[in-house]
Amino acid sequence: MSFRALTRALALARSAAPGQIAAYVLLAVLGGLSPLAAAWLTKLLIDRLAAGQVRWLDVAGPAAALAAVGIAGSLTPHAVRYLRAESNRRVKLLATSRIYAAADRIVGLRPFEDPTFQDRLQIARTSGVGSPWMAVEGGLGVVQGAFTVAGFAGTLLLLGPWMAAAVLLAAVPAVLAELALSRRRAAMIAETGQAERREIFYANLLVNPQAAKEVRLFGAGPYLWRRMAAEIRLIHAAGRGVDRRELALQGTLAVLAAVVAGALLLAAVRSAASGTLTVGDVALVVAAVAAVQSALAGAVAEGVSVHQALLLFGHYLAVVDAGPDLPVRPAPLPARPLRRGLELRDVWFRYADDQPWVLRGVNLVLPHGRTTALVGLNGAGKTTLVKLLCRLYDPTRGAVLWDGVDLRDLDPAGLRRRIRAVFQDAVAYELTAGENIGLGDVTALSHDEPSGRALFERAPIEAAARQAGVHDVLAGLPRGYDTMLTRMFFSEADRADPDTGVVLSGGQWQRLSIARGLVLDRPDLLVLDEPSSALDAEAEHEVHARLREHRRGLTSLLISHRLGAVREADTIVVLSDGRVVERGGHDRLMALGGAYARLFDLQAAGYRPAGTDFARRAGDTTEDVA
Ligand SMILES: Nc1ncnc2c1ncn2[C@@H]1O[C@H](COP(=O)(O)OP(=O)(O)OP(=O)(O)O)[C@@H](O)[C@H]1O
Repeated sequence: MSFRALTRALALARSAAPGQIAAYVLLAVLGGLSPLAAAWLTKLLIDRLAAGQVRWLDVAGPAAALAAVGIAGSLTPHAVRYLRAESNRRVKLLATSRIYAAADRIVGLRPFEDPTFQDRLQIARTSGVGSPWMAVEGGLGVVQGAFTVAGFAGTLLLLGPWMAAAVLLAAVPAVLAELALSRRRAAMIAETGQAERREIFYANLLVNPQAAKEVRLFGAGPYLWRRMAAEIRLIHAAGRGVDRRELALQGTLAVLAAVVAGALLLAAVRSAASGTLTVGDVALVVAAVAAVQSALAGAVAEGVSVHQALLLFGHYLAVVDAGPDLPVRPAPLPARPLRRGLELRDVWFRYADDQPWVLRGVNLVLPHGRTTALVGLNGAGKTTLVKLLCRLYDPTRGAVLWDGVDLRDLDPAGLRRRIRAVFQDAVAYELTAGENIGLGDVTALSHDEPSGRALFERAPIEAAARQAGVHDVLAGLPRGYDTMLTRMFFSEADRADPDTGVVLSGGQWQRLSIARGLVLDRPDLLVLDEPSSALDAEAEHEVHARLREHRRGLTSLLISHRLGAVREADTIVVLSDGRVVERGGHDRLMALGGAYARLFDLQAAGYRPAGTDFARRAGDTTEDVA
């Protein structure tokens, strides 16, 4: 636990709920003082009443004050409970928003694929966000406990300094042991982070509607459930280990405390027998030792909870303070509208140092206003290349240039506003149809805060849906573009009629994701990665015809295994094993008779009647004709 973590936690709490926390602390202190005030007022009242010849005015004040203390004392716990809950809510909201804002600042994909980062994120968002409030509450508990200890230890000090020293010294091992335990508990939470994520993963698979059909058909439920139970057992075993240590340690410490209390009692009795202490002193020693020990134990427990909270808060800080995952210049250049084109210059890329090269010295130009098609076998590196173009990763060697400027010198957010992509694994958002398309241009989206209802600009969204050939389907849904594309959630408007949630077919979803890619009017670069893999033949033909029209004059990159769809591209680039092996127009590549021609003929053969031969082309080489 560092002092820095403590100050950061308290600062976060203060900025989330300054008024509530101030009121909470004030009431907690007043609540602590009220028994004392009541005792003093009672004494005053009794003294005045006992003095005889009592005037009403002399006793009215203390009596009214005593009544006020009583009323305040009965209200305070309720107000404290409310303030605690409200402050906790506000602090958690701020801490949680900061963590997701930090995650959103991550420029690339690498941290999201890093299990260590995911573990840290898991701890930060489950335990870390509660830490600031625990620091406030626990800190207050420590201070309260310290005052109680000081008060009773002072009493013991008057009776015999050695008594106070003995009680306080006996607490030292307890403090050290509890701190070690809390460190162990925090480490255990960190170590089981991955098991917790796996448990959630299996649990989701078991109830997720997407997985449900396979899980049922394959009878995979018991297997997944057993694996989930194994993860839970792993987490429990770790927790049990710490609990057992705690049991042994706290048992020993309890015995130690009892021995110290017993020894002090014997010593006090002995002193009383020899006349050094009075019988009343002995009673006071017994009460004071018990009070100091219990207040110390309470203060230590509070301190330890703060300690553990701050250890976990360290993970939170590591996430929110993380430096950029990809280097961004202090004053990045704005991404200007594309004029000449994009270029990959001798680009080498691998996902990690211990993994094989995915791209090996790729040189490629995507000229402005032209369509470039990228083809190649599974795993050739096509999607990886797209990720580099969008700067989701940086090349390991070489550079990607935007009109000659290295992407690393550009403002990443500005760059991405100029690029739109339809990914082959596009996300099906469990939102309304309008939002699903509008997410392609968030400026077209807003939402009504109290009702949570999504609002969007219809014109661009409907225009994009028309382009993707999905407008009629969406307009015909029960609530048109406001229909939720899920049966899992329903919108406010649908609350009374949950049946209005709709599940689209795979091809309809694909058209919708195409619409999402097209909603931004004229991006500088449009990437279409397998945009028609789920479409029927007629739809594919129609969508490609529309996309061809849409791409006219746009800089675009089209990736498709359906070679009929790419033949119209200005340039076709064949990627094989991370290298560009062929490039040129369809006719040129067919005449070359290389990899492209072989793949094209193979596909074409599938559409010919059985037995029909097709013209074999000379050679089957993968000669680079670039
Ligand atoms: N996030 C990742 N981490 C590690 N390796 C990856 C990652 N993504 C892809 N790869 C590997 O990189 C290689 C290229 O993958 P990529 O997805 O770019 O191929 P592709 O040409 O798009 O294939 P497909 O036609 O099947 O979509 C593959 O060997 C794949 O296993």
